[in-house]
Amino acid sequence: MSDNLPVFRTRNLTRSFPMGEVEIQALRGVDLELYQGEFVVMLGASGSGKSTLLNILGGLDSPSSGELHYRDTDLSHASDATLTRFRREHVGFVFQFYNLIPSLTALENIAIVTDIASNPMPPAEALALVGLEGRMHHFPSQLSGGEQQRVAIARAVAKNPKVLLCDEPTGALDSKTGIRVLEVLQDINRRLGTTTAVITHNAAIADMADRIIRLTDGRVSEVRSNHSKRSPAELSW
Ligand SMILES: Nc1ncnc2c1ncn2[C@@H]1O[C@H](COP(=O)(O)OP(=O)(O)OP(=O)(O)O)[C@@H](O)[C@H]1O
Repeated sequence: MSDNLPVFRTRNLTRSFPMGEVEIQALRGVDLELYQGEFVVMLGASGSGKSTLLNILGGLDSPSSGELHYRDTDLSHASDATLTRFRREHVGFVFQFYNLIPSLTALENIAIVTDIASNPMPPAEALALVGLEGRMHHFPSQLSGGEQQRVAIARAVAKNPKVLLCDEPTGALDSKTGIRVLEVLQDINRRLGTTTAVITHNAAIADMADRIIRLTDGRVSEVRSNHSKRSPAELSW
């Protein structure tokens, strides 16, 4: 739950991509706060700027102009080295495709992250968090899609990040498996207090969020607190 400390704050954030003669304006002035411990769902049409925003919040990309603060740190003009350190220390990412290394077991996929983290949990503990303690020595090809995504979530949270940023985490999964993955994300959010932002095309998922943020044409068009939260098990699509 939110305790009203902003973790991220953006002001008039823009991102444009030069493409030959033209510039694509992916973000056109985003003003946004994300609060400590909250679970936010980001909705918006294809091309509205969701991934661009998430990538900037997570330090994978930089804004063209505007302000970006992570707690007391001004990341608006951060160097690549600063962003790399920021990501390593504070941010876990989960993507639609799990990006596990095929030649490593579930446990080893997590260990490559925890080996370089400053305050990690043991890889086996991370797998237990996502309910996969029985699959530690399986290779990705021996796991279902939902299980692979749970390994990817375990990998993202094993370094004890303050923030978990998820871009279409259920996009490649059937609804039953997607709901299981959402349960894991919610459980981690509650147990560890990890500020969690989830991008989705699936409006049903918004029902489990503390707040829903909608992007339209590179701007925040709606921010809504959800007063009748549902558990993932109650969602259907
Ligand atoms: N690296 C890039 N180079 C050029 N244009 C880009 C780049 N990344 C994003 N864009 C453009 O910026 C706009 C916003 O893209 P973005 O991926 O953020 O949207 P999105 O809301 O996440 O879309 P989707 O739901 O389809 O994933 C799009 O018009 C996209 O084509």
